[in-house]
Amino acid sequence: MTHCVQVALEAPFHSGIGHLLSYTAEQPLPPGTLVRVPLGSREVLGIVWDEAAPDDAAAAIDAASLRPVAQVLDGQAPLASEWRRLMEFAARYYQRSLGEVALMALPAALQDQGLAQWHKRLQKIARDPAEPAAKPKARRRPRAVASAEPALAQEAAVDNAPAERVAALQPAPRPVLTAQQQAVLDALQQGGGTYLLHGVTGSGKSEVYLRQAEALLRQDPQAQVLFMVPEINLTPQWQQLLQQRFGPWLGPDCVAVLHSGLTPVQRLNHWLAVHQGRVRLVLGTRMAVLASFAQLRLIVVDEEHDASYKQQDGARYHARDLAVWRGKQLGVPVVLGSATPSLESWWNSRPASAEAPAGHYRRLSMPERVGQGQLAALRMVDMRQLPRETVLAPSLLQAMEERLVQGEQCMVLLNRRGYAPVLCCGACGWKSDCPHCSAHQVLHKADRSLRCHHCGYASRIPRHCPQCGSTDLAPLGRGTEQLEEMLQQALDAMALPDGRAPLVLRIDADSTRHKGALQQSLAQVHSGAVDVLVGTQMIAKGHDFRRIGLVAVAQPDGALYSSDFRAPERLFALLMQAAGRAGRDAGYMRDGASSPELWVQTREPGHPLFAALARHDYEGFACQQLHDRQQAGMPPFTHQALLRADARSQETAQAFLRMVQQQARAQALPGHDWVTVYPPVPLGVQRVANAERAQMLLESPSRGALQAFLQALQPLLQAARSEAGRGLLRWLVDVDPLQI
Ligand SMILES: Nc1ncnc2c1ncn2[C@@H]1O[C@H](COP(=O)(O)OP(=O)(O)OP(=O)(O)O)[C@@H](O)[C@H]1O
Ligand SMILES: [Zn+2]
Repeated sequence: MTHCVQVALEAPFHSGIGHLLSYTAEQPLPPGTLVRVPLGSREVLGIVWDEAAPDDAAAAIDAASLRPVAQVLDGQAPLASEWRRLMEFAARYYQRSLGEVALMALPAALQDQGLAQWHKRLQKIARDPAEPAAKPKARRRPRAVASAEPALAQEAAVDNAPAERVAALQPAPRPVLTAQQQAVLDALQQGGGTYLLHGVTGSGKSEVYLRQAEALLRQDPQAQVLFMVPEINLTPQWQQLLQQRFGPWLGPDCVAVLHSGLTPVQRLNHWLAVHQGRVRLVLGTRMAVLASFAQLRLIVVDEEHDASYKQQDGARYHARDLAVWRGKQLGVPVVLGSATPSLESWWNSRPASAEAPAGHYRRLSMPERVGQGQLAALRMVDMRQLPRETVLAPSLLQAMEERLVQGEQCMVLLNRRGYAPVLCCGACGWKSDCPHCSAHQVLHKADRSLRCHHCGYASRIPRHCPQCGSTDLAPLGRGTEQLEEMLQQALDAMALPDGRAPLVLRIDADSTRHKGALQQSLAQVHSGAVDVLVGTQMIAKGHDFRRIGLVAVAQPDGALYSSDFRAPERLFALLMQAAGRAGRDAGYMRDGASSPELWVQTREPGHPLFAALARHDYEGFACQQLHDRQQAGMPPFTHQALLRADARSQETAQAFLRMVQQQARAQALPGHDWVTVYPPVPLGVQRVANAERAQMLLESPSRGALQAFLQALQPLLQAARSEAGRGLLRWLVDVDPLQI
């Protein structure tokens, strides 16, 4: 008998195949089964989805006109209903097609797994279930097999470094919990729900997560725990922590990792290990929230405030928000942790007051550092008192030298990579503009290039001005490369107690591009080989550096003048996080008989943000910001979405948005009474890769109304697109945008 099945395939709304497609199958296929199906002349991966409602048009399709499913990737449990509901929610909420979101959530290597390959993979895992992520053996794979399956050759790299594997088997001593850690753990015993753990930097939030995870893993021998971190660069530290704590009990390969730094085959193996429930600890970046779990019992979102949890292209989902949704659906606890929570989470965890009922998250606090460690004292440098071209104030350099002599480390942050943001001609005023973007090409001295950070366009540094031929070319402004060079020069004359000059190391996206480079650099910092660490915000958060006594922020002022209403929140968090890297080891600081400091160079020393920072007063700052946001009718008191259009010309982009706006008004879309649509404006960086970009802000006090409006807008956008003609390149919707 022939059965009709609904299949989700990778297809964006824009392509017109937004919904499920019907196929026939020889046997009934449970929802969640992976299949390969014909699509046009190709064969693609799909997921059998739940029966459509009987009144759905799809159900009326004549089975004779349908094509059959080509292959069924059987042999393992189908993707669970819980996972399918999550995909449906994410697709609906972020205004994408179900197939696109569901297929994006699967490892890309699944796309080209034929049936034979698939069965071979499953057999291999079945033979060796002790190896959760099915790894090391690949190294000695016979040639014939390796060439039959070329992707597998990379598999060896999935292995943990041997030293880590050995370390994982040495039981790490568990610290005695502090009273506030114990109190938080007691509160977490209440079970399901969303918790906001507000703990100052160095208060030992990680230990709380570990204990909570351990308790759940011991209660339920099948339970799985998901740990999320905002950036790949935080995964090595966490992986080590988890392996040390749980390795002696659960084996050296007890942690699956899910992030974009894995090879396709590694990702597939780790994903399968999680899906099959073979691995009980899962560590990952935002994409991990979309994984399929056998028995998920706890989700930890560390540094929950971090903007990296928001995907910035395709389906623009927020991993923290999906984690909260998923936890709620499963009835399992979600712990959001931060020293500087997002204002959304802070508001959602408010206690009941005269003005508003309590939020639906429970707030838990850890106001003290472990071991009486002090928080960094703020030292402001008024840059108006110094010559304009000053990069680092002499008083700061001197303070750094004093620290270095005592064996402490220093960290200097500058949120701009490269050597200089622009190259200029002194004779004619030419600037290194990117030919494809409304931005400058950044000067990179290390590889002697000019590079656009928006489109990636790179060229060699010219010897002569391309406009007038003059050789009077000079960099303008400073980036981390130049700061590193200057600091090394300034400190070269100095001798440390052991006689050598201080070593300056830079960590940013450029210095860590090669595989393993970041881990190596971080190890150098932890071992004490590095004396001064220079970097972008990449190093400001989450790292448990032990010997840093002084942190300096070179140029924070840009954010004070930004038009983005979230800029102060981001700057405050960055400065608090940066300060949090100093003085983390009270014992170490006491030996040096000094207390940790955060130095900030600014031309606005009177700004209230710095006053709150000096008091370490997150609560005061948050309260003030929330008050301002409420007055101005901004999130979290309203809900926003951006509608963006990219076109050959700014005029086309804006005309498209205006047309949509007019039609939405004319048709009185659902929810329109509650939604304000602002006029289209160009983006801050207007042109990128030859596309002119414009956006339109949609705002509503009601999330439901905004969602209904966006839903109804989809067909209108499709229609308007065909009217807009060739000049329009694409449009996209960003729900709960973080950058406006
Ligand atoms: N109960 C404890 N006794 C002794 N040391 C502890 C205890 N709990 C945590 N620590 C140590 O304190 C240090 C800081 O803890 P942790 O890294 O968890 O801080 P955090 O709250 O996550 O800070 P941040 O927000 O800066 O990431 C770690 O080195 C950790 O090993
Ligand atoms: Zn460019």
